[in-house]
Amino acid sequence: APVLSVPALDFAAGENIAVTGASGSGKSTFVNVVSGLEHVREGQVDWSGTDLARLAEHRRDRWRAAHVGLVMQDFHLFPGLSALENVLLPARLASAASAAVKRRARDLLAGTGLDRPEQPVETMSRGEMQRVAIARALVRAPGVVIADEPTASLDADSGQVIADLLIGLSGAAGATLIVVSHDPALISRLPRRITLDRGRISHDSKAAAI
Ligand SMILES: Nc1ncnc2c1ncn2[C@@H]1O[C@H](COP(=O)(O)OP(=O)(O)OP(=O)(O)O)[C@@H](O)[C@H]1O
Repeated sequence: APVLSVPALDFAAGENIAVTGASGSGKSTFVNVVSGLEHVREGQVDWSGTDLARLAEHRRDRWRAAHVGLVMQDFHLFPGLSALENVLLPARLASAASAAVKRRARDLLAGTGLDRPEQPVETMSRGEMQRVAIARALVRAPGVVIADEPTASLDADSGQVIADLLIGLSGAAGATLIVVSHDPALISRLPRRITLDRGRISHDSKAAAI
């Protein structure tokens, strides 16, 4: 059986979605497929007319860098670089660190409540590291923000800050927000909930409401 089998699924622009499911249900595969990290064997992954299934890997990578902000459980920050440098690094690698992006990086960091953009990330708390990761995810104003267990390694207070920032900053940017999570406090704040079970969608609150 395929790891993931989804006959049809649509997201509205700007929608906020929680994806839940037991360990091994396919959540990571789902994240990898919708973000273009992993290729689908059959079907389409269509984002506003761009079908990721038809793009070669290097074009998928370029598309993802421009259109998807990723926030992972373990932050994926670069030690030795400051908060600001971490926020700007992916844009720099894509030759997209314009003056506007640099301004936006500072504004986003300030918006997360971090007041020392020059602080090396390895000296930060886990909650602060995740704020940097959120600022980085949003710096190129992506159409979609995808977070994989963004609060899993944080205490409840930090988790709430991260939920506020993810939802608030994605909403302000008009981005669609997809969050894979087991965290009831975070899930309860996302209006649409999708449950995966053995690679299939076993529940979709939107479909259920129709
Ligand atoms: N490339 C692959 N080839 C074969 N099996 C795979 C592959 N990728 C994932 N799987 C299997 O598919 C199932 C779903 O994996 P996936 O990592 O998406 O689950 P998950 O819901 O994210 O789990 P967890 O919450 O434990 O991380 C697992 O049983 C996994 O072993």
